[in-house]
Amino acid sequence: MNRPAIRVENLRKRYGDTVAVDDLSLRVEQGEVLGILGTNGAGKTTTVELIAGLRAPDGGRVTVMGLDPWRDRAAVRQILGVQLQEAQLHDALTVAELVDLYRSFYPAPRPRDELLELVELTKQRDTRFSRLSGGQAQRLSIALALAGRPRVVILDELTTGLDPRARRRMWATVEQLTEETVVLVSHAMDEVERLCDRVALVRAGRVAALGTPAELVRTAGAADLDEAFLALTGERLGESEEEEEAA
Ligand SMILES: Nc1ncnc2c1ncn2[C@@H]1O[C@H](COP(=O)(O)OP(=O)(O)OP(=O)(O)O)[C@@H](O)[C@H]1O
Repeated sequence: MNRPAIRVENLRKRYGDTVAVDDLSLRVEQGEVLGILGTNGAGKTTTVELIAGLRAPDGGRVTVMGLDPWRDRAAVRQILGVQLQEAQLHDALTVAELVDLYRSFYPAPRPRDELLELVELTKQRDTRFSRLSGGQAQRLSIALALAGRPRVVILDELTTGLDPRARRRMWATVEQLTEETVVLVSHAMDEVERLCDRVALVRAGRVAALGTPAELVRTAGAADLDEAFLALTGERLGESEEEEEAA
């Protein structure tokens, strides 16, 4: 079997008294799209930040294509592209300028026109970042994550807050990433069902179950992935803490 693209073993991270990631283990095979699905606060973002080398773990181990993302940060940055929630970008720069800025970080970047076409922003090339719609800004953040031809791409909550049409366009963009290994953080069941080969159900900083959507449904003896999530994690997806508080 090929070396996995990402190996996470017994990973731990806490913030003060809050345990965000608690003994989390998983493997992502090369070329697959792995979904990380969980309710608010389950530890998804912390997990991908640890995989990306943006934080140091308190315990356990992560490798990305055999490299340690914290110790070998410079090398990992060359093979990993990250799109994080609510990227902060310079408002006054245009789409083309931002794409060129990110391309300048890499020795053999993807051509600018190819990136713009991939995320359907060719017409917005001269539009300033501050004037983009939510969906356009999200698509730009994917283009920036792909600028260096990464072999591994992390996409965090890429469609949260978008309208149905913008979500479908975003999915079409992700479906074009056939060469790359993709980790997709989500709390939307329809999204992971459509895009992911396998899904890790994360609860309280641990992987509660991992498999293809069909395997998870079968294991849980459920009718669909929504029901499987409830059976395997004891939580209902889509009910955020805020929604529960409001109810
Ligand atoms: N920088 C931080 N400082 C303190 N606590 C944090 C920090 N980041 C996250 N946490 C806490 O760690 C836990 C896991 O958060 P994390 O953002 O990883 O979860 P998540 O599954 O990505 O949630 P969401 O879907 O809301 O983004 C939560 O209890 C959160 O409040």
